[in-house]
Amino acid sequence: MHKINLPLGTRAEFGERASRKQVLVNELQKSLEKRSFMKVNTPLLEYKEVFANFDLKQMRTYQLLDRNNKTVVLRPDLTLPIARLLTTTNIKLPQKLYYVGDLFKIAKELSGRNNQMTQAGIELVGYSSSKAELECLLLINRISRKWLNGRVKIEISHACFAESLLTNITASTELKNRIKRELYRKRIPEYQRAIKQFENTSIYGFLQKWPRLFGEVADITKMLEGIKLPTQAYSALQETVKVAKWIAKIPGQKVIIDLSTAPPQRYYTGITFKGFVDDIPEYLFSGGRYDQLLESFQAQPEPAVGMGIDIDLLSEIAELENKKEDKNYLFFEPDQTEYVSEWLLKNGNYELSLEDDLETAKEKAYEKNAKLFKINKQGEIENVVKNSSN
Ligand SMILES: N[C@@H](Cc1c[nH]c[nH+]1)C(=O)O
Repeated sequence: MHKINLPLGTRAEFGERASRKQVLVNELQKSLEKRSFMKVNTPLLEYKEVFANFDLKQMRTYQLLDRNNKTVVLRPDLTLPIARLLTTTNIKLPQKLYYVGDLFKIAKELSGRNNQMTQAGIELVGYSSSKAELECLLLINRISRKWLNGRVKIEISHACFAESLLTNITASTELKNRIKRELYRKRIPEYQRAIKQFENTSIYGFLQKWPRLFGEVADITKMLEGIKLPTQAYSALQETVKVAKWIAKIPGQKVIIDLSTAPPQRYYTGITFKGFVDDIPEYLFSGGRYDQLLESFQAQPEPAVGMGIDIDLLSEIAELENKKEDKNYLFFEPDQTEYVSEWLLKNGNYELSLEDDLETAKEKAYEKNAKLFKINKQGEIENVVKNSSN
């Protein structure tokens, strides 16, 4: 028979990879449930319009036609479907939500990336206080301490900083976009050319430093000493500094501010953040405030903050406790099912031995370092001691 391979960019998961993922997801869910987060599942398929404003960053969506020839897509993001859901149901707000699920983005060929990814995340909808940002950042810190030896570095930024600053100095959308583009790509000579026309204005000192506006709170404050920023950009900066200072108070938590980076998504309207580990270029965590998103689905605007967690990456690098539990095998005869069913119901740590005969069961148990039990004629459980001669 000829073998059929998987489509490009997909993979099957089994054994250790699959079970590590499951352990992480279980633990995360447990801790979120305890803190009254409400689980949300949305379908894998949505109408294309849901993602109209989603920045796919040179990737594409899988598109299909439904029965009425309407285009549906495999979701490339989980926040937009949740926003859609909130505007079409009467879930009471404020609400703390969480999700775990797969998303799909077609990466460039030969990029080596998977097109299907598992993401967990939280959405705090209806909360205007910066405490909602803190809730996300504290979760990042907990995950970092629990599974990553505290190695996660948090980068904080503000989605409105660049736009509000540039709006203050030029009315040209084209010029604003050009400056942002070169700044975000760190193409310094091109950036210098783009800002040249502001050479004789008071903002020029700032514009020159902008690509380097990246560092710890103290570095940023120092770099900006004596610089006067337009009011809105200044308040975005103040907010970023405020949140970064709160996070820096957590012992061992590294925080940097980056005001020269692009917001991770178009829907963010306030503080944004990412979490990285060591030199891995992909981020593990990404999120921020998105106060206008519900409005874009024809509902009231609602203050909201959320973040996503890359479960594939997390499960690759997490240091999970190796819980070595004692293995107990239960040997039985098929006509003893009444005892077997009782026993298994009450004793979660017994595994059925599926060997045909007791001798093979003993060997198997020995091989796996497990204790072997059997059910005797009276329906009682007894330990099978391996013959010393074997
Ligand atoms: N959906 C975002 C993460 C997020 C969740 N909530 C808000 N933001 C992402 O994929 O990057």
